Amino acid sequence: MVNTPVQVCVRTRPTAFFAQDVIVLDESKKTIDIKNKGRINAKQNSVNYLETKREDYSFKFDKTLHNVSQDSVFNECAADITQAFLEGYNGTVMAYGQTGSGKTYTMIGAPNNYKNRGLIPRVIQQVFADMSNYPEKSFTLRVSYMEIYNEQLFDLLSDISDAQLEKANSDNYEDNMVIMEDNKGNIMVRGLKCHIVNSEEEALSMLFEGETNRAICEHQLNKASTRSHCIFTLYLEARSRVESEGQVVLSKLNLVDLAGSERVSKTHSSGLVLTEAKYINKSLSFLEQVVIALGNPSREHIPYRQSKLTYFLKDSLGGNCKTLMIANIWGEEQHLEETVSTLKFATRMMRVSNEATINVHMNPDALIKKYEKEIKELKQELSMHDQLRGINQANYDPYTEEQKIELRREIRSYVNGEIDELEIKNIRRIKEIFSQFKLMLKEAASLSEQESITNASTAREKQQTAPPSNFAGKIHEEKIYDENGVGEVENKAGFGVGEAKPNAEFQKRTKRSAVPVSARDNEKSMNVSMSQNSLLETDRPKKIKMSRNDAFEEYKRTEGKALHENIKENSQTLKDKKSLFRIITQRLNDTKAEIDDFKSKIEKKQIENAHMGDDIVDEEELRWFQVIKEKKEVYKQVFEERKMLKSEMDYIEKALENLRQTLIANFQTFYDDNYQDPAEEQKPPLSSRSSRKEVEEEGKEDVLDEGEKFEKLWYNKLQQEDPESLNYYMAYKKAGKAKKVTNRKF
Ligand SMILES: Nc1ncnc2c1ncn2[C@@H]1O[C@H](COP(=O)(O)OP(=O)(O)OP(=O)(O)O)[C@@H](O)[C@H]1O
Repeated sequence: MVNTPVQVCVRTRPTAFFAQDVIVLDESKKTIDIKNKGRINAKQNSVNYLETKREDYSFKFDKTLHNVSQDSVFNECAADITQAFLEGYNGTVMAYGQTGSGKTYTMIGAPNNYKNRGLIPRVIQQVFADMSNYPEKSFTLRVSYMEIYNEQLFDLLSDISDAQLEKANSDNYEDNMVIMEDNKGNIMVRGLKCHIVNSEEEALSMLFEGETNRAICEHQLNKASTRSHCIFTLYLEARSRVESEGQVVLSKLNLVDLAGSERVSKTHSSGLVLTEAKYINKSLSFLEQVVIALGNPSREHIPYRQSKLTYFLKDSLGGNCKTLMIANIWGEEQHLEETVSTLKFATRMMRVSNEATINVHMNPDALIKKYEKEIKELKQELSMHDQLRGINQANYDPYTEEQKIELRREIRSYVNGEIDELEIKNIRRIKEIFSQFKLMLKEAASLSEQESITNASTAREKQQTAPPSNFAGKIHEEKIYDENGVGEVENKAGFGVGEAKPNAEFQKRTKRSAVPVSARDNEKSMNVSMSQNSLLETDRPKKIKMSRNDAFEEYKRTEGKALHENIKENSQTLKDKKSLFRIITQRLNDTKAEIDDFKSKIEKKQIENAHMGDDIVDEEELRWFQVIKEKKEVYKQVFEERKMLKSEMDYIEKALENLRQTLIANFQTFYDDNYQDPAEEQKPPLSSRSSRKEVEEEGKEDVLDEGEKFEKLWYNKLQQEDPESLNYYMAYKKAGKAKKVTNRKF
């Protein structure tokens, strides 16, 4: 773990009116001095001048870049972070400063101008160039592009519908995306799409597409880019091609163009612009609060959750990340106040320290392989031990299907009293007996339940879907095996055990039974002629068509019931705790109000006494002091109680999130095993789709029209003169074309 303070570089926007007498930059010393005192008298009447704070200031930063090229900004500031990102460190580069100071220019650059492209295109270019320097690694790169506007999150790389935009304009807008934190403190955004990019051109296309969407949204929402925070993120997954240890190195690089930091009063905003400015001011002032709190070692609580921006930047500020802030200033005299404010904020930012570490994770597939190998070796060792100790026939492999069927037959005989006991040979057998018992119980319970539900259904339905009416409790009568005794055709084993709920296993069976009997008979007779293994294979229940939503409801009633109940219980507990939390907070506020009340009484009394020349504390005052003391004690206790409750709530919230994720993951497996999405069937098979595309592509003859000829010429020229810029221009062109073709609705 490396302790890395946030790096801060100051960049000036070039201007012919640079206030050189007031702003003195020394690039070698990395300092900026604001010489204000000497000139203030001459500027007494200037509204824009630092009239309230007539002070000189001296600032020192990690770098000061005065009138430098885009190239230098990348090399001086962002190249290291890009390199670290490839090595597995998280990184964040953010541009901060007043409107017009050059934040967007720094991050994105001048549009359609390769030479003046900003940091993001340069980072992308560098990442792809450097990846090829690591032939021993395989990389997967993803990108996302998100905008935070008026505390709402927008995915700039997905289609945003009119309805969404309408909602975004209204008060009851709800984000589809949620900023979340995992148990290691990594921040992620649920609902934000991450797109795999395989080339520099693809990644640049994403950036340009996002930029176009940003402009369209801007127009539709009547907002200015200056009022939103935009975050382009690269996510890298690196695996070793040579070592099979299963390690995956994951890193992300946030490239942030923050909203303008000018003050509301200065912009003279009103209406929507004022609302936006307030949101920005709020989120930037929350950002400032976070930065101040991080700079104070005695502060325990850092108020990250106050705004979406600060929550999103949680792991970039005070977390596992290498962070760089570029403070953009516009060094004209009229912007001096904003310049000083930006430089002050930038200085505070330098006090923030992060702890960056390479993010190594284990690849589950490789881990499984490793464990499988270990298990195999342990089994071999165990059987050697058994042989040495004279224990024969010990087998540690899982039961085969045939062995399971045989065991079931034995269990059934045992339950029906045909044999007195089940032979216990080894742990493996005990375990399998239990597992078969469990299965049989479950099946029987489902059947019993289903029987009571379907009592009123038609006789024909009964014949097809329900087992014989005397089925319950008579295991020996079930027809699990075909005449030849091979293969478990339909898992009908079971006995009546009262009121258990139907489960997925049963659903599979009843739906399958809806296949006409003759068809099933045919199936059966075909199976009999096959080998045992293939018979078992082909006779597995077919997947049922059911929508995900319905299947999820079903899952919550059956297999996922315990988990679902657990979530419900925890949610209820959380709800209760939240109401208690509100009550306690109220109590805390009341106590605080009472203390304040007594304090102001004392103050009043002291003022009165002072007027009368009396500075002796009277009895009443003493009593009030006593009350304040007691109230403070109460306040302290309630405060502690509230704090504990809060941490309990946080814990439950985290646990709930884990439970929800487990529920979803388990459901996914359940769904994949048992169901098929009806909607998927309607899609043409992938192979036919791709072949159609191929045919279409083939159909295009190599005959160029005038426009295409020009493009080809242009392409060839670029390739000869500046080949490195090709990806940039191709992506830019494509983004423009895509917009025209898709005629997207915003
Ligand atoms: N270093 C620079 N060199 C040349 N032009 C620049 C530079 N910095 C800014 N500009 C120009 O200044 C103008 C404003 O810059 P830009 O839009 O990047 O500001 P901003 O801080 O992002 O403003 P906002 O907060 O409104 O988004 C643009 O026309 C941009 O091209």
